[in-house]
Amino acid sequence: HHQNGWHKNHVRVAVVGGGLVGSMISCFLAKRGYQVDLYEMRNDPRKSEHVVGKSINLALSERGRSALRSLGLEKEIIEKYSIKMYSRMIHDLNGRKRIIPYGTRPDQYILSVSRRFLNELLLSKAEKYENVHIHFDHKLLQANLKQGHLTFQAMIDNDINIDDNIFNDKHEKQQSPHHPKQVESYSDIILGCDGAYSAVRRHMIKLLLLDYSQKYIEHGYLELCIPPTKSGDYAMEPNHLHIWPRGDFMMIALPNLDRSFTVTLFMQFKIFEELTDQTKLLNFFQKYFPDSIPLLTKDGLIQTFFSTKPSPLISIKCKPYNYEDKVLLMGDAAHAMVPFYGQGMNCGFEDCIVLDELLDKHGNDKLDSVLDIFTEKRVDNCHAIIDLAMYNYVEMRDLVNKRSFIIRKTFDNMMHRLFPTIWTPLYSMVTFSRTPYHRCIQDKRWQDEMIDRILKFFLILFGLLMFLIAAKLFDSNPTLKTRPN
Ligand SMILES: Cc1cc2nc3c(=O)[nH]c(=O)nc-3n(C[C@H](O)[C@H](O)[C@H](O)COP(=O)(O)OP(=O)(O)OC[C@H]3O[C@@H](n4cnc5c(N)ncnc54)[C@H](O)[C@@H]3O)c2cc1C
Ligand SMILES: COc1ccc2c(c1)CN(c1nc(C(=O)N(C)c3cc(Cl)c(F)cc3C(=O)O)c(Cl)s1)C2
Repeated sequence: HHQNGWHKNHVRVAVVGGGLVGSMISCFLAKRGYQVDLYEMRNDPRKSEHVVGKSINLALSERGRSALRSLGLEKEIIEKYSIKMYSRMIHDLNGRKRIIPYGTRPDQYILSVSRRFLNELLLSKAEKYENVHIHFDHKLLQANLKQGHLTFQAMIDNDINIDDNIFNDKHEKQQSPHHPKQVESYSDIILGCDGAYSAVRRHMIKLLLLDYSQKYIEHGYLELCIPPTKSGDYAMEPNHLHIWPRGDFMMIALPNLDRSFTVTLFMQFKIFEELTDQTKLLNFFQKYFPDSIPLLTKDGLIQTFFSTKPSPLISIKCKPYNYEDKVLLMGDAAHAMVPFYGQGMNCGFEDCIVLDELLDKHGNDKLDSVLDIFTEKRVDNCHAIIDLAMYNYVEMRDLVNKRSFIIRKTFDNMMHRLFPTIWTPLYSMVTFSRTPYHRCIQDKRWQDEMIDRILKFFLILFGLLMFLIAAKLFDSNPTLKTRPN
C-alpha cells in the first residue's frame, strides 16, 4: 500500500498525552509517515465550550516559535492569535509603574498565547494526517513497555465505537453509555508526553535504573482575571508582561485576545490558607496589590479566589529520557520545571525540534535508534533550565525589586550595547535564541566572574587612589610628621 508514504514506516508510534508536546510531536512524526496513535485522557477540548475569561495563557518565545515555524504555524500565531509583550511593566507598592524592555531591538518581544488555543491548533493539525489517530478519553492505566503493550481506560460513549486498533475485535460490543472499559494497544515505540505526573515515566522507573528527583516548592499558584473595561477595552497596557513583585510572593498578568488579562498569583500555601474570608482577602490585596483591586473588581477577586484552590508547583529531573529503543519521555514528563522563566512549554517544543533534527541526520526511519542520542543531547540542557528556573524562583523575592537587579539589568544592557557579540544578558540568550541552555549557564558564570573581576579591579584601583592621596597629603603636611613624644 503506497498511499501517502505509509510504505516508508510500518513503525507504529503510540503518543501518550495529547497536551502541547504530545500533539506537536504527533505532527512531526506524521509528516515523516509514521503511524501515530495519540491517546489523551481528557475529552476533545475542541468540543467543550469556551468559558469567557477562563483562558490560561503562556509566554511563547524563540525556542517554541522555532518548532511552530517548522510546522508552518508560527506566522498565523504571531499575526492573529497572540499578543506581543515588548517589556515588563512592574507595579510597585505605591502604584508607580516601571518599564524594563526585553531587548534593545524591536524584534525582541515575547508572545502571550492561549494554552487551549495552541493545544487545539496542534490537535487539528495532527488530525489532518491520515496516519494519525487521536483517541480522546483514553487514560493510560497499565503499560508493558518491553512489549510495547498499553492498556487504557476508555470512556466509551454508547454509539458503536469502531476501534481501529488491529489487536481488538473490529467492533466494540454495544456498551452502556459512559461505561469505563479497557482498550489495549500495541506499538513499536511509545512517547511519554503525559506531563509532570507522567504514567509512562512511572512505568519506566520499574524497568531501568532511572535517576529521578522531584521538588515541590512552598509556593502555589492561583489564576485570577482582569476583565475588559465597561467600554470593552484592555484595563491595562496590553503589550507588557505585568509584574507585581512583593518579595515572598508576586503576581504576573499576561494579556488575552478577548482583552482580558489572566493574572497568576504566586504565594506560599500557608499564606493562601490564612486568607479564609473576604475581609482578610481584601485587606491583603489592599496592603500588597492596591492598584489591582479595581482591575480585578472586588466581586471577581472574591468569587474566583474562593472558588479555586491554589495548585502546586513541582520541579522534576530524571535521566535517561529513553528506555532502549522502545520508550522516550518528552516535555514535562521528562523535565518539569517551576514557571519562573516561562520556558516549560518552550523547552518541550524544543524537544520536538531536537528529535526531528535527529531524524533528519540519522534517517527518517531511525526513530528507534536515535532515542539514546536524544537523551545525550537533551539531559544536560534540560537540567540547566530546570536549575535556572529554580534559581529565578529563589531570586524572585528580589527579582525585580532589589537594587542590584536593576543595576545588573542596566549594566547588562550597557555591556550588550558596548560589546553586543560577547555580552548577551543571560535571560535574552534563554528567551531570544536557541543557545543550548547549559551554554547559557556557562556564559552566566563567565559574566558573573567578569563582573566580579571588573568590580575587584575598580575596588583595588579605588583603594590605591585613596592610598596615594593619603600619602600625598601626608608628605605635604609637616604637622602630620611630628612624633607624639
Ligand atoms: C502557572 C504556570 C505557568 C506557566 N507559564 C509558562 C510560560 O509562560 N511559558 C512556557 O513556555 N511554559 C509555561 N508553563 C509550563 C507549561 O505549561 C508546560 O511546560 C507545558 O504545558 C508542558 O506540556 P506537556 O505537553 O509536556 O504537558 P501537559 O501540557 O501537562 O500535557 C500532558 C497531557 O497528557 C495528558 N495525560 C496525563 N496523564 C495521562 C494518562 N495517564 N493517560 C493519557 N493522557 C494523560 C493530560 O491530560 C495532558 O493533556 C507554565 C506552567 C505553569 C504551571
Ligand atoms: C503564565 O504564568 C507565567 C508565570 C511566570 C512567568 C511567565 C508566565 C512568563 N515568565 C517569563 N519570565 C521571563 C524571564 O526570563 N524572567 C527572568 C522573568 C521571570 C519572572 Cl518570575 C518574572 F516575573 C519576569 C521575568 C522577566 O524577565 O520578564 C521571561 Cl522573558 S517570560 C515567567
